[in-house]
Amino acid sequence: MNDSILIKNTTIVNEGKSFISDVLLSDGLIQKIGNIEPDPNQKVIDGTGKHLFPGIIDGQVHFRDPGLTHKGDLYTESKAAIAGGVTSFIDMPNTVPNILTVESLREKFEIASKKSLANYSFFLGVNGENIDEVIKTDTSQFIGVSDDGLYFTKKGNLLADNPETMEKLFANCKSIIAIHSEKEVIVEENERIYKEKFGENIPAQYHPVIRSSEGCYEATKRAIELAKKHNARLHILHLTTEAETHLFQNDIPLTEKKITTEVSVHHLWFTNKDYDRLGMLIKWNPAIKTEQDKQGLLTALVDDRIDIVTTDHAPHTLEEKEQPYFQSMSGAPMVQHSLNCMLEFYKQNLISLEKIIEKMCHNPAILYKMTKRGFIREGYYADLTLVDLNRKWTVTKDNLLYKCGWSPLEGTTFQTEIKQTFVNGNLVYDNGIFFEHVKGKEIEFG
Ligand SMILES: O=C1C[C@@H](C(=O)O)NC(=O)N1
Repeated sequence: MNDSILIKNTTIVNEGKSFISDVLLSDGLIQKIGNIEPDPNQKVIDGTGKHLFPGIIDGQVHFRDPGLTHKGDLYTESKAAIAGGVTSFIDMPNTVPNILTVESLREKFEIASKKSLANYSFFLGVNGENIDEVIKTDTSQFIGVSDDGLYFTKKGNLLADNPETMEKLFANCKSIIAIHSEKEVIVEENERIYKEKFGENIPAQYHPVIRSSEGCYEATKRAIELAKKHNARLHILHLTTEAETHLFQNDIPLTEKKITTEVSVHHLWFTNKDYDRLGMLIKWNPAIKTEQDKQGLLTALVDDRIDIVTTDHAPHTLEEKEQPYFQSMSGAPMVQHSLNCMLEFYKQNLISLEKIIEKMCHNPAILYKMTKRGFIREGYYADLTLVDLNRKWTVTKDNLLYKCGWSPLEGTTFQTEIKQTFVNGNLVYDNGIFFEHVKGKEIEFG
């Protein structure tokens, strides 16, 4: 038996089309797509009745390695990702230490090469202190710069609240600038008002009132103005309001866009009505907002004002979540179920399969200029996931792979199941069984 794998008779979903074909994987790559006769030395997987997608590329995760590994690490969370059909991810810099230098970034790559089952890359963080270094840094072989939850004053302000640093960054940075777009001064004023009313025990329902739509809109509008002024390359992370979607264009191809954005799955899935049931478990920053916002985000995703879907996978332990408002940590794990969630929208006729694949596979690869990933094409890395679109199962504690051991989706029944996941031509996940001997690779760009 050689290392090649033949997937027979599967429905390939790729580049706007769905068609039945065979796919041959060997030497890490997709060798051939078409009618292929099996060779006795090959492993053959029957894809009849199943759909083959390019592996999902999640452009925003927090796998907590190094330093916060009691919540999750590059092994546990990449394993959960693989079970969800995710073959590549980009991890955020708010670890311990924060990833603010190329040296600490290289250490993270080193950890990932030993632990990650999926392909990986990392954002370099920017704040008021390292900005001069960042501006000089060649970021062509990792992901630009990010201010996702990176705090640089004692008060915890985001980059969006420091006009001088913002101006300097936008005027000088050649990389993609990815911004967590909320205006902390607005948030802080709201915190003051609701603390006066409720003391420490502000109900979770007030989270979107405190981390308000206005705070998001003002920060996003300002970042876009700055990007236009300096002709900078801006990406707004996890958009949450319908109002903000109108700040983005859909009349130019993604390859030509200077300003892009994303939506995270939980902002498409939950609304403020869910705080009654789930409380602090769905406390995220930016906050889950209204039904109208959720509908607006989905509309903007389908009509191409929003370019990609991410998870912002952000595990915390249950103890860290189940605290009074100010102590309860924001964020929740999502990476194992992002494709299942999106496929539920397909089942409800809200989005096509081809559009889901565009937003979760093709566009992240285009947006970040990844080499030979994100598409089912001959000569590309064989990152693939085989999915049964007609199989019901329910999320329970027993089938979660997160180190934190909980999910806001527990009790949810999905109608689709991820059967197999292939990373660089290797079958890594097969119906609940993992083959972990081969690790993921560093994503290349160019
Ligand atoms: O942007 C972020 C960061 C994340 C985290 O916990 O790291 N949690 C969040 O809710 N939003």
